[in-house]
Amino acid sequence: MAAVLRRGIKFISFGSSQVFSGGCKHGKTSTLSSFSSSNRNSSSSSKIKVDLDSSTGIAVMKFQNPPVNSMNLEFLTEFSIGLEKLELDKSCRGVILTSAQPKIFSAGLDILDMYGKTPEHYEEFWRAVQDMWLKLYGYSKITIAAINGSSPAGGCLVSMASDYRIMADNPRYRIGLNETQLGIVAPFWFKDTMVNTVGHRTTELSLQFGLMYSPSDALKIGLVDQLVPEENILSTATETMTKWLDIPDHAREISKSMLRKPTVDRLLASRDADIKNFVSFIAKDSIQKSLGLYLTMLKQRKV
Ligand SMILES: CCCCC/C=C\CCCC/C=C/C(=O)SCCNC(=O)CCNC(=O)[C@H](O)C(C)(C)COP(=O)(O)OP(=O)(O)OC[C@H]1O[C@@H](n2cnc3c(N)ncnc32)[C@H](O)[C@@H]1OP(=O)(O)O
Repeated sequence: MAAVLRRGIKFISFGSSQVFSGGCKHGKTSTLSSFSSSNRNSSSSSKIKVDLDSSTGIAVMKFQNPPVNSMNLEFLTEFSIGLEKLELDKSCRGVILTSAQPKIFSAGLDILDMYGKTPEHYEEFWRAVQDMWLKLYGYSKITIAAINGSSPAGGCLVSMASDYRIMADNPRYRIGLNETQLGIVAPFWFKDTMVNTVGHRTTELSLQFGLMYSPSDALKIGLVDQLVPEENILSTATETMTKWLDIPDHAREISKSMLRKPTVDRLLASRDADIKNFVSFIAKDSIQKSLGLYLTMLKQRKV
């Protein structure tokens, strides 16, 4: 984690905006020592590009972990740290999450981090997955997922953990929690996030079958809020964010917390048990066999 912090997150200015300082809507100045120029200089291996326009208060986090934005340990750590930095930056009021990879928002958790590794690795990995979700689901600022490609499993979790979901209207894209198709099980907090998004009955069917939805079906069940032509996704997300920014921050934030805190607290109360569960589940021979088969099928393009 410290290594990722040292490497830093890439922040780029655009338009007339200042990066990391000044320009806040409320006239406050924001600077963070961790956004020093030396950090920026050494951010070329960054897996997430962050553009913050402090004149509008809108940040864009663009996933750039080719080929498919799978969320490995490094990506997850960088994601959590990037969110944390923006949350501390008073010039940022909302974050748009999107992908720099064509056709893929995120392929979900990196299966290679759950396959053939040591229990210590599984433990570290799962803690990073928890950290990411805890930060995003309980985030004080506005988050909009601009889902510009397929978004299975962990990618769907990130989308659902955002406040609003806009998906590219491309019938080839899919979104959903497909864990059972891999022979694994979405943990209770993935399930809770889905129940909170689409309701209990839809979640029962989705999780058991590992359903992946087309954009139009995702819209029908409320898994996404809006479909737009692919080329308009970022401009729509920015326009939408502007409407969210009209709401006074404190009132929106308290409302969000009222709705989400009980779900966050459930995991906070059982983090260690959840990690233990994950490690013993994922290390089972039968589960490793399932994941191995799924990886083979992925390589053979049969998934
Ligand atoms: C009872 C208590 C339970 C406790 C908890 C227990 C268990 C924990 C559950 C953990 C929850 C898991 C969440 C997840 O997120 S699991 C990951 C699920 N993801 C997927 O199933 C996505 C699989 N990928 C695809 O469907 C496609 O790759 C695609 C994303 C639609 C992109 O398709 P395409 O553009 O055609 O690319 P390729 O298929 O050719 O893929 C390119 C290379 O990327 C590799 N790849 C793809 N996805 C992943 C991944 N998630 N992790 C690692 N690697 C991935 C793929 O193999 C290709 O590699 P290659 O070029 O070397 O062949």
